[in-house]
Amino acid sequence: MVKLTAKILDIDYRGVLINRIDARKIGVLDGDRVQVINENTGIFVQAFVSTTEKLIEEGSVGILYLTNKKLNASDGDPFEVRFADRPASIEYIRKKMDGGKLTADETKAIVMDIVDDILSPGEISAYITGSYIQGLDMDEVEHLTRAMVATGERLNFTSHPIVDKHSIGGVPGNKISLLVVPIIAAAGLKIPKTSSRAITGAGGTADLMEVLAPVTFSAEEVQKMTEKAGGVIVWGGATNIAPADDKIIIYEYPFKIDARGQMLASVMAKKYAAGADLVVIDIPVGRNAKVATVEEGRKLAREFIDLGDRLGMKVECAITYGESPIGHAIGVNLEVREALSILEGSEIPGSLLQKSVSIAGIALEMSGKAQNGEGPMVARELLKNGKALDKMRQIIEIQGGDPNVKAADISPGENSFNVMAPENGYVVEMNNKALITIARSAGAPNDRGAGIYLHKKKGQRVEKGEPIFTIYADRGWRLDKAVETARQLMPIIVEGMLIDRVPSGYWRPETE
Ligand SMILES: O=P(O)(O)OC[C@H]1O[C@H](OP(=O)(O)O)[C@H](O)[C@@H]1O
Ligand SMILES: O=c1cc[nH]c(=O)[nH]1
Repeated sequence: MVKLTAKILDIDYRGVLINRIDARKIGVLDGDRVQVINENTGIFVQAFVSTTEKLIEEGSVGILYLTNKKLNASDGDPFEVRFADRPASIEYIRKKMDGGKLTADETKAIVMDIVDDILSPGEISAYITGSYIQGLDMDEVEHLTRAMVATGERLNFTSHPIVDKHSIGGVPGNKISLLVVPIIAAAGLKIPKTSSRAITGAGGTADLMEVLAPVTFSAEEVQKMTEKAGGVIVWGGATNIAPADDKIIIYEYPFKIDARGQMLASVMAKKYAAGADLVVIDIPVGRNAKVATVEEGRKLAREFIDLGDRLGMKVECAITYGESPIGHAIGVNLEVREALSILEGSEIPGSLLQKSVSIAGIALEMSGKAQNGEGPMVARELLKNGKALDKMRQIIEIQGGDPNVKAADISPGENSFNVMAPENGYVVEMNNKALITIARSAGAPNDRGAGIYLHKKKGQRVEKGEPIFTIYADRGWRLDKAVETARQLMPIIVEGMLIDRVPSGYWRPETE
């Protein structure tokens, strides 16, 4: 153990920086863990060590911004720094990697260490990979869900029912929450909607809503805003509602994976912690979606319902068409513009309108706001009479955005490229995964203007030379990259089109 003086570093990451001489005295190398204890306040955390010769002088400890969020220390505070052992959760992660079944206590230890930043990115990735490959059974999924809820805050509404919806994602252009939430709230129900950012896609609901208003709130603020406006659309990662969720998702994002057990827990932990009684889950099914067949979709639906039963929530699942994108727009600004246009009264695109009223309709029927079979009609009426738009404006305003924003105010990126039909024919194939890869190449979801606008959908006729889709990007070099990706992936196939030409290679015509 050594005594060091704090130097707060404005680096948006976790850990501590220690001079190599002090590191030797403590007995740690780069990547080891130390316990750092603020002698003024008694607050302590575990942190990863990086060593330096010059950046931090002997006698000081550099504390990175995210680690200091917990310590709340100031420059000059006296610290005790000592070697820390590897946490037991690493052994449990190893157990999962070897195919073992995790108990409730083991799962809780892993989740606590994720939340407290005790596990490194590599260790969290190992946990995700182990669960992805070995799977979690329903008991393990329940343990994970409960642990994710127990390590954060919960909303506690005095009046019920609390309604919620969630999509498992995996289908591009799935901006329906921007419609479903205001429809449900306009019916007089409460819906405290927390969403993730993109996981496998080109824009999650939290990314989309952020175009219209801030999405970063405390759990207490989420509850207060919901009580006033009937609904909110916020980023779960900022709320301290199931705080492990986002810390897991950031390691899934680069691989575009969503491990089944973690997905069930991620979705249901957010619903449970938000105090939901009635939940609708959207399960898009399609060859390039997260769930490939209707049969698999039904199996997942039964798991969501079972998990809901275990936690005391009534869950209904909608198996939805996930073979092609929802609507025409993929990517943050393009999707927000499309969703707002439906709230403003447009009936196009029909797939977006249809899906939104179907999902909202299930929630309205579950809560008794519509007779059985009439939910979609009631939802459509709330769109037609402008009540859903008014409610959305109220939600935007209460979250601190401009309630007068219109679809026409939101523009895609200024760099664009039209991909033309190579032949006359019908669009016979749309590859969701390829479309997402192209949109991400263009900069989505971080660059809000990046994305794809589909002029034609599956089954539609297209003439040679007509644009099938347009790629948008905020930066020129991103557009070039996305166009190159599109050339390689060919996400849309028109009937009769030449997909590839394979040269003969070695064969030569025989000559005399
Ligand atoms: O990026 P992929 O994996 O497609 O999906 C992730 C999206 O799906 C869910 O949508 P919602 O919150 O129900 O609207 C998540 O919250 C997230 O926004
Ligand atoms: O919120 C979500 C949605 C899909 N998958 C997840 O893991 N979490």
